[in-house]
Amino acid sequence: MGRVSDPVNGSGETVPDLYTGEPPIQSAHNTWKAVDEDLARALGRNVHRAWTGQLFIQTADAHQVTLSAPSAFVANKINKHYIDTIARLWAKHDQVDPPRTVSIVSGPRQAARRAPRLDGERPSLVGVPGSRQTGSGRTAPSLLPPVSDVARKRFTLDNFVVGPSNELAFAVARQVINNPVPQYNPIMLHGVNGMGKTHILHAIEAGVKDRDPDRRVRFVSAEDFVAQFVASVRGSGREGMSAFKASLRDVDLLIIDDVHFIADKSASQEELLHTIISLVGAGRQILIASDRHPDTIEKASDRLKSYLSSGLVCKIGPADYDLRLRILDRLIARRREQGHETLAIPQPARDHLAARMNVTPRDLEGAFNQIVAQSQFLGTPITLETVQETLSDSRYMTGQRLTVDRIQRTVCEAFSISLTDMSSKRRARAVARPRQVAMYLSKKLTKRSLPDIGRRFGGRDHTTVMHAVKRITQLRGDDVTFDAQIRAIEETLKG
Ligand SMILES: Nc1ncnc2c1ncn2[C@@H]1O[C@H](COP(=O)(O)OP(=O)(O)OP(=O)(O)O)[C@@H](O)[C@H]1O
Repeated sequence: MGRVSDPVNGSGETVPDLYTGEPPIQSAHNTWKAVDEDLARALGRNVHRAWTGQLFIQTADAHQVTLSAPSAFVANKINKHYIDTIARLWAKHDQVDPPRTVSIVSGPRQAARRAPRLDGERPSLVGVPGSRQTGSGRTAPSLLPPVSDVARKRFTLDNFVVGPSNELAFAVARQVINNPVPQYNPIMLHGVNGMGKTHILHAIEAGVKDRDPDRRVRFVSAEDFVAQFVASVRGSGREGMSAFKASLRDVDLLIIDDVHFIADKSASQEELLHTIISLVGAGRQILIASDRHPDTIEKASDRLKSYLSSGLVCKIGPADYDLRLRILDRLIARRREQGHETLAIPQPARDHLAARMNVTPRDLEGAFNQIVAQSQFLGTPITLETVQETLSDSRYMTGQRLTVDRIQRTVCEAFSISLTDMSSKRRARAVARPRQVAMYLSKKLTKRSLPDIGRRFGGRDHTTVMHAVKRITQLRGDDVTFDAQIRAIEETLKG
């Protein structure tokens, strides 16, 4: 396990996390403990011991955590190969909302001390949600339930705001909760990151358990599925494998999140396929989420794709302005319930937030947290001007996230082709036309030059991109149906 360093935040900051009420360094240690365990599973104990297991927490504040490696060599290796996994796991476990960003640096190891005890020597947390008074009169954070319980309480159907883009998913969730006999099986939920898939899945899990405690529910991320599968293949012989299979199949409802993660792992894919076949055959519900339509999960076998699409495929689309506004209202209400009763965001500031943050509910939440934190810590009111100032930070600017890659993925999803087709030499109309659409949109919606765009489509010449732009412009003028289709894609991209 990774070591813990001096529990004092490097910057001396002792501002508590808004969400957990814990000082940043303490919650960073708690999060790291869970991440560290997952890392060992995901990467294998040997790799973990050799690299990521050497990391220790150097500094942490409400927004960022710095992990330190004992040498530049180890830090480089981790930054090159394992940073994505660490960031993903950190986002999964962090009790701070939105999750803090993680960076890896190298530095001399500090004397490894234990994280501070929960019962004393803590900075004052007066007025922070989740804090409590100790017998000595000192304020200490409440003993929090494990993060998964926190998530479960938060990700309920009551907290899910419904609009045209997610009403089907919401209806499906209620149907699964209320009806133990599968109507559609498997159910596949897809939508780009941050749209609320995990929220719905947790809500279903909690809803089913509440309604019928005897219904056996298992929630597993695809990452854990792979880790447990690999461990059972490597480690514990036939018994281990049977236990693994039983843990997934002796259930009434199996929920698997982020299934695209499995795509390039052929043995895990095969196991997933058999799990689906077995559960569907036994009349048990299986619910799967992915960031893309099953047909566009690259490297997934045709058989797996066809099984994933064989029940109900349900998309969560981008939230429109009205939905974003209502999500914002829900966030404000939740904060007030958590004890921040004086929280006030004037309507023009709300409108501005909802109008500008047309990316995903997660981005909206991130901006909201940032604005509230700033106002709380600086003791200043939230106004249209402070919101405008925060949103002028490039991270929150609309359109900055419109990358060629995102355009390609969205177009692939719209036309049900694979991402590799975007750069392939295939000239069949079914592939060439979407490719031209993606080139056209890249030119129209990003600041990339024609040669640059061409390079991102399998090294094509700028004249090919020019031709695509002309062709699609012409087709939009000639064919209203095609024009409407492109407009819909643009709207998806702009939110
Ligand atoms: N309709 C909604 N109402 C309220 N909150 C929402 C809604 N949609 C998303 N959110 C919130 O946005 C955040 C991101 O949602 P979630 O993690 O479920 O996205 P996701 O689609 O699973 O993303 P990823 O693919 O990255 O895992 C969560 O905090 C969730 O509660």
